[in-house]
Formats: sequence, C-alpha cells, structure tokens
Amino acid sequence: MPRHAPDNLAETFAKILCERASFELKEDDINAYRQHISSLQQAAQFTAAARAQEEEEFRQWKAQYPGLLDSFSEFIAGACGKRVAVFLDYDGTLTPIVKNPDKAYMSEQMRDAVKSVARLFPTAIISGRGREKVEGFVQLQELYYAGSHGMDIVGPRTDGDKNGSKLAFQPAARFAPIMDQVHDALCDGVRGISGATVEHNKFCVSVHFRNVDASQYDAVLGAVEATLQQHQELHATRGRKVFEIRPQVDWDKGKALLHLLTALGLGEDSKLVPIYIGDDRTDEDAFKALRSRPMGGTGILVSSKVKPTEAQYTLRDPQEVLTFLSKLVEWGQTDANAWHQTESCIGWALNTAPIMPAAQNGTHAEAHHLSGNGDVGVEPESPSAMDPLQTPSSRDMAESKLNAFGLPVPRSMLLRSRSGGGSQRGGRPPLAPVSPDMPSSATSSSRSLNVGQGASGLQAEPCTSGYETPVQALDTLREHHSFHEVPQQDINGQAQRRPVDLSQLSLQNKNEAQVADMLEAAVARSNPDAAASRQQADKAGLLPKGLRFPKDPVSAAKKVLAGLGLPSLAPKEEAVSVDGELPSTVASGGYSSGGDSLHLNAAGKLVDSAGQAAP
Ligand SMILES: O=P(O)(O)OC[C@H]1O[C@H](O[C@H]2O[C@H](CO)[C@@H](O)[C@H](O)[C@H]2O)[C@H](O)[C@@H](O)[C@@H]1O
Repeated sequence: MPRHAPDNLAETFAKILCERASFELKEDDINAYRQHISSLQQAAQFTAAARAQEEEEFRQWKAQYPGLLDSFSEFIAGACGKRVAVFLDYDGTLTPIVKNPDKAYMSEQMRDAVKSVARLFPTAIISGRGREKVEGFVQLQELYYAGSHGMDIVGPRTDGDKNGSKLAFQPAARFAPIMDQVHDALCDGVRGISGATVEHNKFCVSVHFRNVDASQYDAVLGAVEATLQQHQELHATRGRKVFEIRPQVDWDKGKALLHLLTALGLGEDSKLVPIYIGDDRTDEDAFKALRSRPMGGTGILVSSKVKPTEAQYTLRDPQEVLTFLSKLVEWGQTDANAWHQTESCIGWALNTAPIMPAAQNGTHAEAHHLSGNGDVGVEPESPSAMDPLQTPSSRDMAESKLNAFGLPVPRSMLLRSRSGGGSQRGGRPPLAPVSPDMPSSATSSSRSLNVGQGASGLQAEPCTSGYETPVQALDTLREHHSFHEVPQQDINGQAQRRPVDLSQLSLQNKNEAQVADMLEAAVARSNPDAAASRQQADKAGLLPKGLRFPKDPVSAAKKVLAGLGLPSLAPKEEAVSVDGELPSTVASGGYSSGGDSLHLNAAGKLVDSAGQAAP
C-alpha cells in the first residue's frame, strides 16, 4: 500500500468531484467514496502501526545488540591491553550482496583496510565459498583462509611456507569426489529453472535462488531434496537465498575458528580477544563458539534488520564494517594493542605450528593436512621446527635483509633496543608504539651488518614483519621506487649497495611477461653483476620473497603487479540492494540461529531442526 494513499485518494476524490461538478452527485456515489476513503485510511493506519511496531522491534533489538560504531569505546575498553584476533566472513560482510556470486568483488578500500588489520592482528577469513575463490577475491597473502565453511584451512603465504600449508587442515577431505558428483547432479537438477545456479565450493555446493522467480522456488527445493535423498552422508543449510549442501561432519565456522586459535597457540591465551564479523546464519556457529569460549570473544553481526543472533554487537552493512576496521587499525597502532608487547617484529607474531585438535566424534580422525605441494598427507610437521621465535636472531635477520636491500627498517624495529643477538621468547623488551606504515625517513644506516652468504641461520624464517610477504615488500617498493641489489660480497654497511631505479618503469597496461622483462632489464642496467649476485643472494636465502624475481620472472612479475594493484581484474558489478530477505516474522518461526541443518523428513521434504519446511 502506498504510504500516502489516503491523501492521494482524497485528491482523486476531489478531482472526480470537480469533474462531476456539472452533474448532480448521487447520494450513493458519495457514500461509496466515503467508504472507500475510510477503508483506505484504516489500511494506512494499520500500515503505520505495523511500521511503528517494526521500528520499535528494531530499536529493542539494537538495545540488545548495540551498533558497534556507537559502542566502539566500550568495545575498545574491553580490548585494551589485550591481543585482538580478527575473523571475517566474506559475502555480505566484506562485500555487499550482489546478484551474481561470481562478481562479489571486494573494494580496494576494504582490501586496504583488511591488509592493515592483518599487519596488526592475526587475521583470518572464514567463508562458505571455496577457499581458492575467496582468496581470488581478497588477494591478500598475509591472511589465514578457511573456505568451504571452515573445511579447508590454510595459513599465510610466507617465505618459508609458500602454500600456507603449515596450517593446512581439511576435516572433510574424503568428501571431495562426492561433492564433485553432487555438483553435477545439482546442475542437472536445476537445469531449466530460470535463474537457478550451482556453485562448487570444493567441500560444499551452493544452490542459488536469488534470481529465481518465487513461483519456481519449490522446483529448486525439489532438486536439492532429490539430491540429498541420494546422499545420506550430506545435509543442507540455508544462507541468503542459497542452499548449502555440506558433508555430515561435525565441523562448521565456529569449529574452524577455534581450530585456528588452537593451531596458532592462542587457544588458552587469557589475554586474547577474538572477534568474528559475519552476516549470515552459518556465521552464527562462529558467534556461538565465541560465546562458549571460557575466555570469551566478541561476535559482530552485520545486519540492518532484526535477526535472531548469538552475536553481541551489530554493524549495519559492509560500509560500517569498513569504518569499524579502520577504527580498529587506528587503535591497533597505539600502545593499548597488546600485540606490541609481544616478542614480534611488528604488531604480532605467532607460533604457527599446526596442532591437530583432539579427536571428537571421529571427525578429526579424518582430518588431513596438506603437504607443501598441496597433496594430502596425514602427519603434521613438528611444531618446534616451525616456530619462528625459536630461531636465534630472527628479527635481526629480517632487519639485515631490509638493510641488504636498502629498504627502510620499520620504525617499530628501530625504536626497540636490540637484544644482543638472541631473540628467544621473553628476551625482548616491550615494543614502543608501532606504526604499520613504513616512514620513508626511517632507513637504518647506522648499523654495520654482516649477513652475507656465509652467515649462519639464514634459512630460518624471520619473525613476522611488515616485509615478510611479497605484497608487503612490494608496497615498500611502491613507496620508495628503488631498492638495492645484493652485491657479491658480504654486506658491510652501505659501501657495496647499488641502486636499481624502478621509478621510471611504467607498469600500467603491461602484462606479466613484459613487466618481468622490464624488471630484468632495470636490474641489468643498474648492476652488470646482477645475475651472479642474485644467484649468490638466493643461495644464501637472502632475498625476501617477492624480490626474488629473477628465478621465475613471470610469477615475480605477477607479484609485482599484484603488489602495485595492477591491473584491476574485472569490472565491478554494482551492488544491488538485497530485497526479499527472509522477513523477520518468518525468520523467527523457521530460523534457528546458526547454520541450522536442514534434513529430509520421512516424506523426503527438507525441514529444519524444528521439523518446519525449509522457508
Ligand atoms: O560464508 P560466506 O562467505 O558469507 O558465503 C556464503 C555464501 O556466499 C555467497 O552467496 C551469497 O553472496 C552472493 C554474492 O553476493 C549472493 O549472490 C548470494 O545470494 C548469497 O547467498 C556464495 O556465492 C555462496 O556460495 C556462499 O555459500
């Protein structure tokens, strides 16, 4: 009903009266108009009352789940002197919901914000999407990723762990071939239903009906039910206009979050404040997991509507998520961020040893870790072998590498007094305030370092630093436009450095091979001994990843392009508003929080845990 229907009607009535002015109005006509207007007025009142009730419900809901931007100081008060870990959902959280799932691109602003967050806090994305797909959208190598609703976990791509496989964990690996079959069957099942699409998310399959006419909804549901009939080992959950077909394993986003905390050695950390931001039902599992955690955590629901939730705070939409992340970054740069009091180079550093969670319900017995080449193996590596903080002088080595390349040493490293060579846990004084930005004036020229090819321990992983990933290293390149080739001899002070000027290189509109050639040529021009020195430096493990382009020019060029944000991948689809989400009235009846599993009942119909038909 139009909001101003009675006014319009009165206008119409007046108009008709005018038109009829020359005629004698019959009493019946007038009565009919009167009745009409009165019924419309009643309807309008009803609508206004319904709207007022809705607004009141929303107000009450917001009182229970306050907006995080309004309550930022309260949230921060709880995080002060603590270590925050950030877990993020993807669709609907970092990107607005769009009609075409393949075009849910993340904005550059959001990417920058997430990147800054990841420099200050351990940061993971836990998504229902296939991991590779979500990684493709996010394009940040420094994050932990958990795809397929947490069933496909990898760690950051670092120098020592190119595939992020040290943390790799796939609790439903054995379902991979089944999900392939199911994907194909569902494609067949929805063929002919206009707008229905099927998305392969590796260990899950999504059946989308956002673009399906309401009259065809039952047909989509029927296709899902028919497939589940064939596969007792699977179940379905409901997301935003999507059915998610998943293996029957005791694993969800909440379990993945707790697993990551354990694997990172943070599970028992009483000073840790994990936060999870998500918008959908399956995110409720993560909120629940945080609530059940004895040391607590903060769930943040992204929603502009009343929804039942286990979260504590709310943000209206991805735009508010962006604002929150930016505020978090600002705060993270202050002393109050307790990661600065740890033994890390910048912001935070962790023991990234993989830890197999204790077996539960037989699920973890099936768990597989990925070996370095991506193959499935069963044995985790020895934790001690991978602890960057157990290796002596790891920070010093990172610093040496920066010096070797003439890269500025982050102020955070300069501000700290040196520990006399050792970097064992507890051996470091607390850090001074840290800025994730690399100030151009902060070059370390005063130290004489000896980090040549003969230096021992160089194979060890440096502790997490702002330069550890290629993208971060290249950021610095972008800022400073030049770096220095490692000379053949050991490096003592600045005497041997030869600059390679990148400032003249225009990378716009170049493909990877062209960029690779240009980089090679620039290095060769600047330093005729480049090839030999690169080889030596490579051998000694001196080259930070991302600057190691001579080895594989094309992939190095890819990194350069990625690091410089070139080229943009595809045109962005305009975000569409999300109409027709589950109305709150329906939601409260058929929507229990969490990725409530939908099961087939005796009649082969998809029902939720309360026995209600899938809404
Ligand atoms: O856990 P998430 O990262 O939130 O993934 C859940 C599902 O997200 C995607 O679908 C949703 O976003 C699409 C793009 O905006 C939208 O078109 C769709 O209607 C939403 O349901 C993804 O495509 C699914 O595979 C995920 O299961």
